[in-house]
Amino acid sequence: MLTYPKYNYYKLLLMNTKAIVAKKRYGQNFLKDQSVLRKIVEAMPKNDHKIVEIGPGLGDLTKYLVDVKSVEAFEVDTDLCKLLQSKFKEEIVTKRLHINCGDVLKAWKSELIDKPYDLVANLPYYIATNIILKALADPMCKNILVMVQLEVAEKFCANEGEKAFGSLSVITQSVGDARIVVQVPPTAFEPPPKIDSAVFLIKKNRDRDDEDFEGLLRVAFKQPRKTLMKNLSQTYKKDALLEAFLELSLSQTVRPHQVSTDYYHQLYKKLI
Ligand SMILES: C[S@@+](CC[C@H](N)C(=O)[O-])C[C@H]1O[C@@H](n2cnc3c(N)ncnc32)[C@H](O)[C@@H]1O
Repeated sequence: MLTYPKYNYYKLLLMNTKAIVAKKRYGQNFLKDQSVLRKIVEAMPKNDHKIVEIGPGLGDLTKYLVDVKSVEAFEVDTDLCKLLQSKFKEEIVTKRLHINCGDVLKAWKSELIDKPYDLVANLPYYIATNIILKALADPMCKNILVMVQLEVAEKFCANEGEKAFGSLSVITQSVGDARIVVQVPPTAFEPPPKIDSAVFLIKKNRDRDDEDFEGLLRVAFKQPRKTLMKNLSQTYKKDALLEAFLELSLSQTVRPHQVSTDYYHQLYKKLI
């Protein structure tokens, strides 16, 4: 089994005779468990959208994806780009796969590509939350099926009243429905990460029209153990808050995780 290294590198992965170094700085934990790979493909929403894969790595998931859809891939590691270009020669020629070599965050304007797409990926964990938030805000992204660390997946999928319920859950519920597809142990990867992971699916089915809703959520969840009233009163006028809470029959002692997404939207409309 491959293990974490002393340096900035994992142990070498030998691809034929060419040595590929797995780089920790790019969050490279390669998913090797075929049953998990198959579960990801089975959970893909049935539609004619393109697939965007961020971080194809050694191409294990890509191999499954190009069998069912055409794929637009973004990979930052130039060594892996070269490897993928040689491994998927035929798919590239027949236009089932296009590889963009570079940092996906630099390529991402408000839309990542100009066609409707589903994001399917085993994400680099160090930027996973940032990528998912961008995908949630991208009007061309229709569904998100990604592997991240379990704790992060739980935050995106939590319901009101649950411990993990926070601004990520509210932002997600504002545009769609989320569920965990499968929990994945470290042994499914090479090298194994230190934490458990999970694949989750967000089906986007609603549009957002509230520009600074995230601003309200940042304030609302700033100190999760304090009351919602206390958090919001750091930014909003007390009179306006008292009136809004009264109109919505919200208790002044309610904590941020106990308030539903719908109430957050109603509060937002009353406070802007
Ligand atoms: C967790 S690995 C997943 C690899 C492969 N998909 C798999 O399942 O085995 C994350 C991948 O994302 C790539 N990556 C990291 N940062 C990136 C970035 N900013 N833009 C594009 N790809 C990135 C890494 O090089 C790596 O290939």
